[in-house]
Amino acid sequence: MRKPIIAGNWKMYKTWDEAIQFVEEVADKIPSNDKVDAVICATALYLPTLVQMQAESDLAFGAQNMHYENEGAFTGEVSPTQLESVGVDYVVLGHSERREYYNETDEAINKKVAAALAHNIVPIICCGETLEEREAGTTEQKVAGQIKAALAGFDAEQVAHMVIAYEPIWAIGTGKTATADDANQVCGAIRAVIAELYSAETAEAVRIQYGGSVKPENIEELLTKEHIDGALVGGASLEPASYLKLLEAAANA
Ligand SMILES: O=C(CO)COP(=O)(O)O
Repeated sequence: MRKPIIAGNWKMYKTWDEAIQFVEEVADKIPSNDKVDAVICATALYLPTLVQMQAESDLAFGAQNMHYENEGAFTGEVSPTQLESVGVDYVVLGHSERREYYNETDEAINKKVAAALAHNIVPIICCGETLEEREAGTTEQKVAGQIKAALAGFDAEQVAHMVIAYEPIWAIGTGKTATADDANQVCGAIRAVIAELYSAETAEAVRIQYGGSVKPENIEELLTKEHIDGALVGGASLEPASYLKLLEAAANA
């Protein structure tokens, strides 16, 4: 069985004091990482301190984006070398907000995945369709294209350790969740793409999260589904109580 992974994506929320208070509040309540991988993806600005604060705990941290070059004249960017040097374990890549507002392309995401692996950072690779694409019936085609592009050039062993997040764009921050069955169907289609590109074993190993208005009220049902191995959570990861409920649901799934 695949270990569930719950990743909070704080996006551009929380002041420094709020971030510290959150981590202090959840610190001794994180379920064991035998049962669930608990991750918080915070602004890069806070990551070194948060990582140090939690060095002994089962709470891991991720960045929300990074450049694919190790260093260089890229004003305002954060590199994989820098993230690795402060002990960051995960990075969210290709989030729909980055694709939409910062023109992130499939090619750039593919380079970022390579950079993450080269620095021992687990990539959480996001994909998902717009409402128009869903209504036009092209969801699986869109998501398959994004996944094939992101994974181009990697071998089965590398892919088996990646995390994929299926986030339908129309469900992000809207309160509209895909039904658990619809989410499972697309996560299953992603797994089928990986089986076709690599092998059935690789597809069985890779963890696929659902994201989009995940809350304590709907997490349990989502996690009963065969192909859903966790969640990438925005709004409901901002409050300690709701984040902990998500972790508990995953630890008991
Ligand atoms: O974009 C998301 C996580 O990356 C989902 O955000 P919400 O959980 O706020 O819908």
